[in-house]
Parts: sequence; structure tokens; C-alpha cells
Amino acid sequence: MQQFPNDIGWIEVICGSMFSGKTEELIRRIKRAVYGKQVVQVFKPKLDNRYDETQVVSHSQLKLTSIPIERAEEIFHHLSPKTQVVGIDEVQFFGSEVVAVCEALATRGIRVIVAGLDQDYQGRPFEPMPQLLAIAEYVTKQLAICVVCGNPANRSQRLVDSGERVVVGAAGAYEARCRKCHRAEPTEATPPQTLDLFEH
Ligand SMILES: Nc1ncnc2c1ncn2[C@@H]1O[C@H](COP(=O)(O)OP(=O)(O)O)[C@@H](O)[C@H]1O
Ligand SMILES: Cc1cn([C@H]2C[C@H](O)[C@@H](COP(=O)(O)O)O2)c(=O)[nH]c1=O
Ligand SMILES: [Zn+2]
Repeated sequence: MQQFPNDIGWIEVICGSMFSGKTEELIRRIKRAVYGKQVVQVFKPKLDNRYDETQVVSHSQLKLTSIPIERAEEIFHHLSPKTQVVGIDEVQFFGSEVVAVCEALATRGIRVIVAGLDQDYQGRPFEPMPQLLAIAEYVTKQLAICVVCGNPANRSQRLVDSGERVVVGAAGAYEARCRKCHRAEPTEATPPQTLDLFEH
């Protein structure tokens, strides 16, 4: 009989806008799994080389070692038979095949935790997130803070002039905005708050 790492697997989705804390939440869950002596592997798309080639890095500089891959199926080439938890960051950069990969991992008894954008810069559902939300057992929607008005933000405002859906970037290229302040077309950056309460 085939041996599964856990009695049962499942899929957890952490979604939301940019700067909403998806990566921080992924790192928190992975850390807790490691405290629990679970065998963990984390993957990220090679495309996301903003802060580091191999590490998953949050906007607040929390870091986690990961395996960079181009296509979701590569997870099976790297997967150790003992792995109990698989984390995937920036899941929106994988094609629709990541849905079947997550499903297969969960069916094998693996806890799958994926983090990614639910909307693109125009506020449209960012595939494959809608499909992942449909099949997940657990869904967490994170909110950032709108940099224009201070309300909860569920959208990512693009600041660079491009109509391509995929444009890798962080602060300077995007900012968090609520639905009232968000514009589907790229806009200028919101001027920063002049009062600096934090030491650098
Ligand atoms: N407008 C904002 N709202 C909330 N957090 C922000 C904002 N701008 C920067 N941050 C920082 O981003 C961190 C979240 O980073 P991260 O987990 O990488 O987000 P995500 O993966 O959702 O883009 C916050 O803890 C905070 O330090
Ligand atoms: C909205 C939007 C974002 N992106 C890119 C920009 C970043 O590289 C990632 C999101 O990173 P985060 O960890 O959620 O901050 O996605 C994009 O390519 N297209 C978009 O529409
Ligand atoms: Zn706003």
C-alpha cells in the first residue's frame, strides 16, 4: 500500500492585494510547521527575483529558503517522499496547471499552502487564483492599508506605464489602494507621509 506523509492532505489559500501580508502569513505558517517537526518544502516562481533569486522575501524583509521553479510540475521533481507541507508563494505567476498540481499534492496527503494575488492591477480576478479558491479547504483573504485614504485596501495600484498583466515589481511600481481610490489605468505614486515615526 502507498504510504502517505499525513492521514489527510488539504489546500490552504492566502490571497489579497500586494502589501497585504500574504508572504508574512505564509512564512508564519511554515515556521509553525517547522516548530511541529514537519518536513517542509517551499517553492516560488523563478520569475519573482525582486528581492532574491532563491529566498521568499516579504516587503518587511522576512525571509524563507525556497526552491525557484519555472513550471508548477517541477514541484514533483524536487518533492521529497517525506515532505508533509508544501508552500508556494506568488502562485499567480504559475499557469492553470498549478491547480492540478496542488490537487495532486493534497490527494497524496500533503498540506499545501499557497499565497498569491486574487486581483490583477485592473481589479480583475488573477487566474489561477479563482480556481484555487474554489478547491481549497481553507481560505484567508488579507487586506493592506490604502496609501491614499487609510481604509482597508484590496487592490494593487500600478504606477508604471504598462498594459501587460505580468509586470514584476514592488514599492515604486505598485501601491495598495481601496476600491474607491484604485484606478484601472496606471497612475502617479501617492506622495509619501512626511512625518517619519520610525528609525531607519
Ligand atoms: N500599504 C501597506 N499596507 C500594509 N502593509 C504595508 C503597506 N506598505 C508596505 N507594507 C508592508 O508590507 C508588509 C507585508 O508584506 P508581504 O507579506 O510581503 O505582503 P504581500 O506578500 O501581500 O505583498 C507589511 O507588514 C508592511 O510592513
Ligand atoms: C497587481 C499585479 C502585480 N503583479 C506582480 C507584482 C509583484 O511582482 C507580484 C506581487 O507580489 P506581492 O508579493 O503580492 O507583493 O505580482 C503583476 O505582475 N501584475 C499585476 O497585475
Ligand atoms: Zn482609499
